[in-house]
Amino acid sequence: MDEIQSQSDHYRSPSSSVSSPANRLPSSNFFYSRKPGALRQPISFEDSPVWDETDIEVKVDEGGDSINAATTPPSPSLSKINSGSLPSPSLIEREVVTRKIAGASIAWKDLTVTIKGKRKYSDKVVKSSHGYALPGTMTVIMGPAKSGKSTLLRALAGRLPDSTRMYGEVFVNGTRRHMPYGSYGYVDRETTLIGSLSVREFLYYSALLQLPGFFCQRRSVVEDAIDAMSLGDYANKLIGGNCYMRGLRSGERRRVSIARELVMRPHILFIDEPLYHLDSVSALLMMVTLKKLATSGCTLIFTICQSSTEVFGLFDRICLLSNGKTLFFGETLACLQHFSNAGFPCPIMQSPSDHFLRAINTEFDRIIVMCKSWQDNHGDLSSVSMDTAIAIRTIETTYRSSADAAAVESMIVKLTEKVHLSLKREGM
Ligand SMILES: Nc1ncnc2c1ncn2[C@@H]1O[C@H](COP(=O)(O)OP(=O)(O)OP(=O)(O)O)[C@@H](O)[C@H]1O
Repeated sequence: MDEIQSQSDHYRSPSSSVSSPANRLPSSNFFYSRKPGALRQPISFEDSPVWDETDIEVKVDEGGDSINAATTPPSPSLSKINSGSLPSPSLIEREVVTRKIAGASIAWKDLTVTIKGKRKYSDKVVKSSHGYALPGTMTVIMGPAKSGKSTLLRALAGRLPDSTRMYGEVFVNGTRRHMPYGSYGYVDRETTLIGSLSVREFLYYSALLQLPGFFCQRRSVVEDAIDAMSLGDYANKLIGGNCYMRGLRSGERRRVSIARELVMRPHILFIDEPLYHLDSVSALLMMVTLKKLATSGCTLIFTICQSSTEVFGLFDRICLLSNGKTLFFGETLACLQHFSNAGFPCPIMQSPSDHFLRAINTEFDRIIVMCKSWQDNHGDLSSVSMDTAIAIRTIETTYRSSADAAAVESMIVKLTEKVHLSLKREGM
């Protein structure tokens, strides 16, 4: 394997020294040597989010939960970094700074999204949704296909397309302002990566494009992102592979696309289907990595279709959607209790997420009818012995009159009545 690696390095080196985009990069003072008048002012540090001194704790890395930021080693040359000829930073003996991320709270109430249908903006994709997400936690939006998960996520991130309209309110740290550039990250379901670059090069390019500042500063944010997404082992690997070695697997690629957003050190990270196309091991690794990121302070909100029991146990809060309606919002354990109260206890040996989705996905009715004769001979296929439409109504009514719904209301009031720390405006 080492031999293949060195062969591939050898294979890459001639081109990387001559024609690789890395070597066509301008020097690090590029931002200060534009033509007079091309830009009124050079891009300054004010364009990148900065962190209060209080956000940073210095300690030796002991594999803790926070993102680890390397203190800057003597600045190596740009071409060395980009050609991957430097030893991996994990191999460099270094003092480590543990960086806490300043997360932000987000709360939404009566959020409705309509799309342009036959009649103008009449189709409601999200209906009167409410909920919140707190710093240092993972909040998951779950539901069957086409239930409005991605639309809700986009609405919270302020990324709805023009063909939609949003009603209701979204508060970030208690205010209704738009989130400034750089204060949040959004990872789409499918992202495009540059296959001819290594992971480190790719993230470094993203940092160059997104973050003005000195070379060494950009380098440290790249190393933070690599550590946060557990990409250390792949940092010098080509994303798309070459004739000697295969490229990154889908789980690794997904983590690279999340790392690209982390380069901005966002307060809130929105991810559409982080487990899209991942096998169960990659899914668990992804979730453990995201949990680690959340415990460092970042607010994580993502959508998910379904999950294994282990993965489900990592979530803090769940927003369960069916056909745009919120059937439950609250802590994951409380959701189990809620289904039980509504008359749908989760059977032993069944994943909670499978059970929830079984109860609220109308598609199952068709499957049950299709398998009717087979089912008679092989026992009951379904853990819910009720028409799904009726089950949905029961779960929704139970939720509306529950203490969970009242607790969410009062938490939203608490989060919106007091203006908390404002987001860093420097990123605007
Ligand atoms: N911009 C849009 N224009 C037209 N229809 C839209 C638009 N956005 C969403 N929809 C429709 O709204 C419904 C919900 O879509 P959304 O992508 O939010 O669901 P989802 O729960 O994320 O589903 P999936 O997991 O299958 O992607 C779908 O029927 C979709 O076709």
